[in-house]
Amino acid sequence: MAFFQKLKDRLLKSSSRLEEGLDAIVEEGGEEIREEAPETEPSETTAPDPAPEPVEDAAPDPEPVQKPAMPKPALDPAPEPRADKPGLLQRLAGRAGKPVVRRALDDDMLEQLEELLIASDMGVDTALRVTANIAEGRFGKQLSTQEIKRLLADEIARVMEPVARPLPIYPKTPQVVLVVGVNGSGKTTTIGKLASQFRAAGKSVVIAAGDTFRAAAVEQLQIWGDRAGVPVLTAPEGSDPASLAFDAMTKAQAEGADLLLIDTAGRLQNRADLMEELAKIVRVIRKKDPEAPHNTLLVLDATTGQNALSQVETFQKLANVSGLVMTKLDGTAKGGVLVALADRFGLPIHAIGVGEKIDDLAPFDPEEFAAALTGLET
Ligand SMILES: Nc1nc2c(ncn2[C@@H]2O[C@H](COP(=O)(O)OP(=O)(O)OP(=O)(O)O)[C@@H](O)[C@H]2O)c(=O)[nH]1
Repeated sequence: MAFFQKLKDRLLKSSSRLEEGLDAIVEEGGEEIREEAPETEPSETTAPDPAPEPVEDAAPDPEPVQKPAMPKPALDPAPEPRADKPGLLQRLAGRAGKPVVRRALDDDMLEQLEELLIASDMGVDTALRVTANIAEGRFGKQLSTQEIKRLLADEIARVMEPVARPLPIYPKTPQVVLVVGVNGSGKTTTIGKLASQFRAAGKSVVIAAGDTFRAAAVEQLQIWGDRAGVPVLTAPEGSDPASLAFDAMTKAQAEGADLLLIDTAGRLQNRADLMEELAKIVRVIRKKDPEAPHNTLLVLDATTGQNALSQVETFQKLANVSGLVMTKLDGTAKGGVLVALADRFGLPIHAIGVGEKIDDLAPFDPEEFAAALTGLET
């Protein structure tokens, strides 16, 4: 669970934004209820209700029904012991049970929830779908922040589960992985991290520095190659990347390498050129292996938020994207975009980057991600 803690710590900006928002929503229309039992069990936290009112839309819901707290008369001579608000002195003296704020789920609350999710870069469609699923069968129920976090985390994990797929490793070698993405998205860093992990798993790896137009990009890749203990093939500045890819393919085959990772340029300013460049790389490596590239990884920067969605659309037109890596999830408040991506494109998310160090790349785990994003204590 060490990585989970790291992810949680680093996703702090995303989760704290969601967490603060959820707290505010529940507190705004909620009521403080003193509870003896753990708040994760809603059925035990309800004030005793001598005359329960049937909850209209609760029939299809197999979960225990959470009844709305009964409105209390302003001057109640015999207050119910568990639903009253403890006074400050009482609380300071520690005589009161743990107060938990609960709010009945209604249209206003759902609208606020939708807005919060949209603000966390989940996108309008996904936010509406997630909140609709949360609301189903729970209208009128009294929910605490912790319960909403749990419901939200479960929904997010459900959306993400089908896309959480590690990079597949095939028996036929060399497996060619073409890495695409806009400049600065984290391609070089991700290639370095992947190379290091494959090496650690006993695979032999070759890297091709296919962004031949930028000397700095090639230097960076060489540094990462050194760190990972993996050879990096380079070509003179401005030379044809397809020719370098061909040489790298020849070397990888001759050396019996397990994997060939090909970096590419990310200049979206001239899409026609970039498309032609990527197409040429693919044509050339297919002369050596008609099935290559076996994976086309699109690297996306989480800090770009909703822009990541249009990058997927663009790169799907430029190359046959087979999976995603989302970088820079540490230190962004836009982690929700991953949910929108999963919901909209259904492309596998192979890994996530949560830092600049070589081991800061992890397989994508939907439940851990959902818990970290919502700030749910597990
Ligand atoms: N915090 C954080 N920074 C990252 C992560 N991945 C990459 N970076 C940083 O993002 C910056 C750009 O990363 P690169 O790997 O150079 O990106 P690139 O797509 O290869 O960019 P070009 O070389 O310009 O094409 C670097 O400063 C990296 O250290 C991550 O997961 N978290």
